[in-house]
Amino acid sequence: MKILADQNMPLVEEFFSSFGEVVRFDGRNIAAEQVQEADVLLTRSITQVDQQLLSKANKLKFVGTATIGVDHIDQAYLAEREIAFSSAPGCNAVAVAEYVISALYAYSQDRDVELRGKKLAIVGVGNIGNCLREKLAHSGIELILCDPIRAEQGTLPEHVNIDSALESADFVTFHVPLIKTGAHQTKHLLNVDRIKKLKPGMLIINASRGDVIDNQALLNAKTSGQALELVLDVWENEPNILTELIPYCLYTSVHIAGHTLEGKARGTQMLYQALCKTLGVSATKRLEAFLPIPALSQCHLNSTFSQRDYGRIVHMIYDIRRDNGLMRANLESQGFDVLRKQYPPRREFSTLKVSTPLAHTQRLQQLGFQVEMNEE
Ligand SMILES: NC(=O)c1ccc[n+]([C@@H]2O[C@H](COP(=O)([O-])OP(=O)(O)OC[C@H]3O[C@@H](n4cnc5c(N)ncnc54)[C@H](O)[C@@H]3O)[C@@H](O)[C@H]2O)c1
Ligand SMILES: O=C(O)[C@H](O)[C@H](O)COP(=O)(O)O
Repeated sequence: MKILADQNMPLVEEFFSSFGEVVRFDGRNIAAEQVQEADVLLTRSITQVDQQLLSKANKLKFVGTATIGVDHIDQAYLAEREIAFSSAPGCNAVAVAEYVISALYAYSQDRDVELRGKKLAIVGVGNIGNCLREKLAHSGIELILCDPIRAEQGTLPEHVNIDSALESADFVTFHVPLIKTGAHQTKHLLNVDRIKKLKPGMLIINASRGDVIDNQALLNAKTSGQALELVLDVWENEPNILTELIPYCLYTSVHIAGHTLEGKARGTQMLYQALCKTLGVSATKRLEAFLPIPALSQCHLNSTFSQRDYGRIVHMIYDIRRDNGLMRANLESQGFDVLRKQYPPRREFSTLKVSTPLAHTQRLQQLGFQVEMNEE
C-alpha cells in the first residue's frame, strides 16, 4: 500500500508504516501525477483535494485531513468516487482554546486590563468554543455564546445572535468553520458594517479561518483611527496575506493556534484510527507512546499565589507573544509557510502538574492543568 502524507504531519511513519510505504509531499505544491499510485492520501489544511488533484488517482481508497476545517476538501466528489474520507474533529480544540486563553492573559498584562467582570463573546460553540467555555468557567469572565445552528438544533438555549453579542461584549473570539453561502454563511461574518458598530477598544481574536473577517475592512478601520485590539492567527489569502494589517495588530501568528505537539499528533492518530476502521483492522497504536517528555513538567505554588498570577502559569506553558515576535521578525525573510513548517514545539497545559493550595485547585483544573493539592 502507498501512503502519501503531507510533510508537515507528525508521526505518520510511527502510525502508518505497518500498512506500507509512506511518501511525503509538499502540501502547497502537489500535482495529480504524485497521487496516481497512492492508496491513501493524508493532508493538512493547505492542500485542495478536488477533482483536478484526484483526476489520475485510480487506486485511491482513503483520504484523510488531520484538521477539523474541511473547506479544502471536495467531499461530494470523494463520495461520488466512493473514496472513504475522514477529518479529525476536536483534535486541536484544546490547543486553540489555550491559544485564546494565552492571548487574553497577555492582553490583560500588556494593556493593564482586569479580565474579571469583562464579557467575552464566543462565536461558534463547537469543539473549540465548548472547550474554551469549559476552561473559562469560573474565571470571572462572563461568556456570551453565539451559535445559531446549535440554537436551531436545540442544544444551545443560551444562544445570543451575533449582533447582540457584539454589542454587549468587550472581547470576541471566532471559532466557526468557513461557510461561503447560505443562511449561516461565515465568510466576512465580521464585515464592514459590523466593524463600524464595534465598541471602542473591542478585543477581536480570530483563530478560525481568515475569510471570517473582512481583512481590508479591518485595515481601513484601523487606518481611519478606530480603536480596536486585534489578535489574528488566520488571514485572508494565506500565505499571501495583507501584511499592512500586521502593525495594527496586538498579536499576530501564522495559523498555528492549533499546533501544539498534542494537537497535531492527535490529528494523525485520528486518521490512523479511521483508516483501521475502513480496512476492518484493529487500531493498536497509541499516541502516548510517541509524544516526547515535556521540558517543564512540575510547578509548586504556595499561599502567596493569587488571582493575578494565573497568567504567569499559563504563559509558562504557552505565551502567544513568542509567536507574535517570531512572525514579526521573520515573515518578510522566511515567508508564511516556512514559519509554519518550522514552528517551535509547544505543549498543552495538561503537561504541567501543579501542586497548589486548595483555593486554586478548581480553577487550575478547569484551565486544564494536572493538579495536586498541598497544605501551604
Ligand atoms: N487556527 C487554527 O489553527 C485552527 C485550528 C482548528 C480549527 N480552526 C478553525 O476553527 C473552526 C472551528 O473548529 P471546531 O473544532 O470548533 O469546529 P466545530 O465544527 O466543532 O464547531 C464549529 C461550530 O461553529 C458553528 N457555526 C457554524 N456557522 C456558524 C455561524 N454562522 N455563526 C456561529 N456559529 C456557527 C457550528 O454550529 C459549530 O457548532 C474550524 O472549522 C477551522 O476552520 C482553526
Ligand atoms: O482546521 C484545522 O484543524 C486547523 O486550521 C489546522 O490546524 C490548520 O493547520 P494545517 O493543517 O494547515 O497545519
